[in-house]
Amino acid sequence: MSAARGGRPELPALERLALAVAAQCMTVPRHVAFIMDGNRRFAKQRGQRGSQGHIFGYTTLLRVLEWCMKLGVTEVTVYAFSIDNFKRSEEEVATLMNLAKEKFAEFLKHTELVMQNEIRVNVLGDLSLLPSDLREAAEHVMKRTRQHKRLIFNICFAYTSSEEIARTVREIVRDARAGKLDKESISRDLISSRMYTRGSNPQLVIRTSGETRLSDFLVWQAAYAHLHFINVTWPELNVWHILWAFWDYHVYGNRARISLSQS
Ligand SMILES: CC(C)=CCC/C(C)=C/CC/C(C)=C/COP(=O)(O)OP(=O)(O)O
Repeated sequence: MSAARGGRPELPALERLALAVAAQCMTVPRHVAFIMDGNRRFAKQRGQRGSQGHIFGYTTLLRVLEWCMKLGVTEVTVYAFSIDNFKRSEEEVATLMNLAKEKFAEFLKHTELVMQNEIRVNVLGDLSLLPSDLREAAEHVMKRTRQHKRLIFNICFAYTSSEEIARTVREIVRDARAGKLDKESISRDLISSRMYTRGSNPQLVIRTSGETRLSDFLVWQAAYAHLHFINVTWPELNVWHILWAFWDYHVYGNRARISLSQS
């Protein structure tokens, strides 16, 4: 453990080496998205409350960001709280809201991953659904990290893809009615640029816990993404799972991209 790293342990030498070799030898996706699934199952299997799983899940998230940076990824998007998650128990919703509020503030300490690595944090979703203190914390972290360039870190919170698409359509119709844009100019690129992700699509989407669905996450943006499913819960994810996912993308995702660019 190191105080300079905010208590985060150094990456073991073998992991550092494997990541460095992979970064040199593989076609690395620029933008990777994660569905961090299986937190509650992980906690319950260990006799703990399901909501405790999200605390373990947060530790995995920090590791994943470090691995991605070492691999040369420049944008990471995670599904942290869907609009449907508001239907979960009061205790679980409160745990996730408090965790997010605490971590958004912690991100801004100089020993933390975000500040040390110049990570730009975006919180994407319908922020009007959040309690005002969390919304303010989200807006503050976005403002304070806006100039950071090394990694874009999108946290989808109070997010679903269908809400994002509906919101985008509403905005476009409003602008067309107000004469701010010509109906004929409504194209795939224009719609993409109006999404929360502002035209950036992931090349690789990784979901843990064995489920093989998108669950209303980046449905528009993942149209051509390579999908990789891992049969362990999110807190159990390790660097070797990630390297395997990147290898899968290198071999199969890459092939899809080549055939797309030829068509
Ligand atoms: C500050 C910040 C960005 C925190 C993120 C913390 C984190 C990892 C959130 C994920 C929350 C979530 C609903 C996971 C899905 O697993 P699940 O609860 O559906 O698990 P299950 O499939 O076992 O029920």
